[in-house]
Amino acid sequence: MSAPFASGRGLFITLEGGEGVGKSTQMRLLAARLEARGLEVVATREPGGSPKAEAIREAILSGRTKFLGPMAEALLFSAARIDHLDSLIRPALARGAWVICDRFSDSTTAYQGATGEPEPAVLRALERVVVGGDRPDLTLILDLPPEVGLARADVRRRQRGEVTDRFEGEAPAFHRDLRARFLAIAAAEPDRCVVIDADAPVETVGDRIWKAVDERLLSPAKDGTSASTDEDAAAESDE
Ligand SMILES: Nc1ncnc2c1ncn2[C@@H]1O[C@H](COP(=O)(O)OP(=O)(O)O)[C@@H](O)[C@H]1O
Ligand SMILES: Cc1cn([C@H]2C[C@H](O)[C@@H](COP(=O)(O)OP(=O)(O)O)O2)c(=O)[nH]c1=O
Repeated sequence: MSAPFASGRGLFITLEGGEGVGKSTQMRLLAARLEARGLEVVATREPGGSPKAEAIREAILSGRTKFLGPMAEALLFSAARIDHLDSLIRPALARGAWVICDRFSDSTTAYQGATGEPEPAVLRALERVVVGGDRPDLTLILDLPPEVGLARADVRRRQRGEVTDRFEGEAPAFHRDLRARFLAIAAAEPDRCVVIDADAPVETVGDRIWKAVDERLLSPAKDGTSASTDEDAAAESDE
């Protein structure tokens, strides 16, 4: 099958949500499904995604930059995003690849918003300057009760022998606030965002995501052809 958007700019999809909602798991599944369509897919993550941004990630998530305060940390997330956009995301989109990113600027809005600083107007200004016209074409907000996501993240950490990172250790009220903030972003921008109920087995969540991607990006193909297959229709009717 020919790629639906073989010529021109690729499309930009972001996965967002609180801790342990399943973003990286679903990014792998979505990338495989898109690649099976003959699309070039670049799967990446934030903070990080480029060598310089990964160095900033390590500094922030280890907690070593916490003493700088929330404004400086917001600027560090932004600095990492500038390099990630310039060195990976923009070139990939320009050559026609689809980019899927595990977290992006909505995480700044939600997480730094939840810490209370910097104020929302500053966060919006930062997003305008850093992201400019390269906002995602589709944002999938994976929604899950925070206690379920934190329990999943805990299992993953034990399996990998990792330590709790910067935000997982915040109080339950912080994680509830975070969930509300992601849902508020989705409500404010329904054209860009789709809320995915992530409280289900991996395959079910994957089918929900695929349905959203198909409806928003593949079926209304810009070249006038539908990219749906009988196999996809069967997967959807199983839900
Ligand atoms: N739908 C699901 N049901 C149960 N466990 C899941 C599901 N999706 C992911 N997991 C597991 O939960 C943990 C966190 O998933 P992950 O994809 O790493 O989340 P995130 O990237 O959002 O932090 C992993 O151990 C993963 O295997
Ligand atoms: C991209 C981004 C992430 N974060 C936070 C969210 C996560 O707690 C952490 C990223 O760590 P990560 O281990 O990638 O978390 P997860 O597995 O849940 O995706 O950084 C921000 O606070 N602001 C941001 O702009």
